[in-house]
Amino acid sequence: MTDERDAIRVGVLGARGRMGTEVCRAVDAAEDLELVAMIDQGDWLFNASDAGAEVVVDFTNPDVVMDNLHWCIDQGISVVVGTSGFSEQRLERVRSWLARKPGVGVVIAPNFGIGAVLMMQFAARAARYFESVEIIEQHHPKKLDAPSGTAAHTARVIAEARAAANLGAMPDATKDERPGARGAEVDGVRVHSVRAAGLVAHQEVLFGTTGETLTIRHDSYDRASFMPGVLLAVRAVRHRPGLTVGLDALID
Ligand SMILES: NC(=O)C1=CN([C@@H]2O[C@H](COP(=O)(O)OP(=O)(O)OC[C@H]3O[C@@H](n4cnc5c(N)ncnc54)[C@H](OP(=O)(O)O)[C@@H]3O)[C@@H](O)[C@H]2O)C=CC1
Ligand SMILES: O=C(O)C1=N[C@H](C(=O)O)C[C@H](O)C1
Repeated sequence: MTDERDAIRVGVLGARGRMGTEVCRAVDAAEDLELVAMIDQGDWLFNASDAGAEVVVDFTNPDVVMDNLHWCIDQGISVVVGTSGFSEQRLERVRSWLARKPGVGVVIAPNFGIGAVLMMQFAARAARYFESVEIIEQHHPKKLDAPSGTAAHTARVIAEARAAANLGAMPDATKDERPGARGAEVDGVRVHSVRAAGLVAHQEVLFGTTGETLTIRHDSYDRASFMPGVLLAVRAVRHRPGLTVGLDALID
């Protein structure tokens, strides 16, 4: 049994949200973790530092996550971030804040589902072999942002793999297009966002070349699917100073 004094003290931001509620439950159930602060809209961030949080988990929204992160890093608190909306410019800002706090770790993961991490890895591996690729992401209708962070990250790793393989533009003769019909272009990859009641979080990556297609699909049917990844990051983040993007380095 873990002595209470050895348990990692964890605060959760967005604690009353869909993910936050699940994270609080998972942290509470883990013997080696202690839930010391549950913070949501309108609550004081200092509740986390006053409670002695060593790690803060953020599942809020893209409009507020940067301020939360900046505050935690300033306080010397390591952070696990699931909130979406991280562009390369945002990641660079986080790196610059961390440069002034060398002991602090931040893990930002576009998706904590182990299957989703593998889907992105498989997509990156397949990318060099196919002329065409498009991403179809499907989510619950309460999601605030489109395309999803997972789709944006997948597009980024596919674009990197295509560039490394010297693949040119994808074939597409479309001349006459209603706005949005061909999806959003993210790093040169078309992303189609579906929102429908009953969905949780789903993504297909559709590759095509002469005479064949390859579809890589991942489905999260329940937010419990994200919890092993979140807890893995909570346990690891204090031992990984600086910024870690994605769970890849942690699951290996
Ligand atoms: N990386 C991953 O694996 C996953 C990432 N996500 C991402 O996590 C984020 C949250 O998703 P979800 O839980 O569905 O969203 P919810 O809207 O259910 O939860 C967000 C919560 O944060 C609260 N909140 C808003 N502003 C603040 C603030 N400044 N401080 C503290 N709390 C605040 C909200 O309050 P109010 O409602 O009053 O605004 C709400 O309770 C999204 O960006 C989503 O894309 C989701 C699932 C998995
Ligand atoms: O809002 C969600 O629900 C999810 N958000 C993340 C994203 O934007 O990719 C992760 C997962 O898809 C669920």
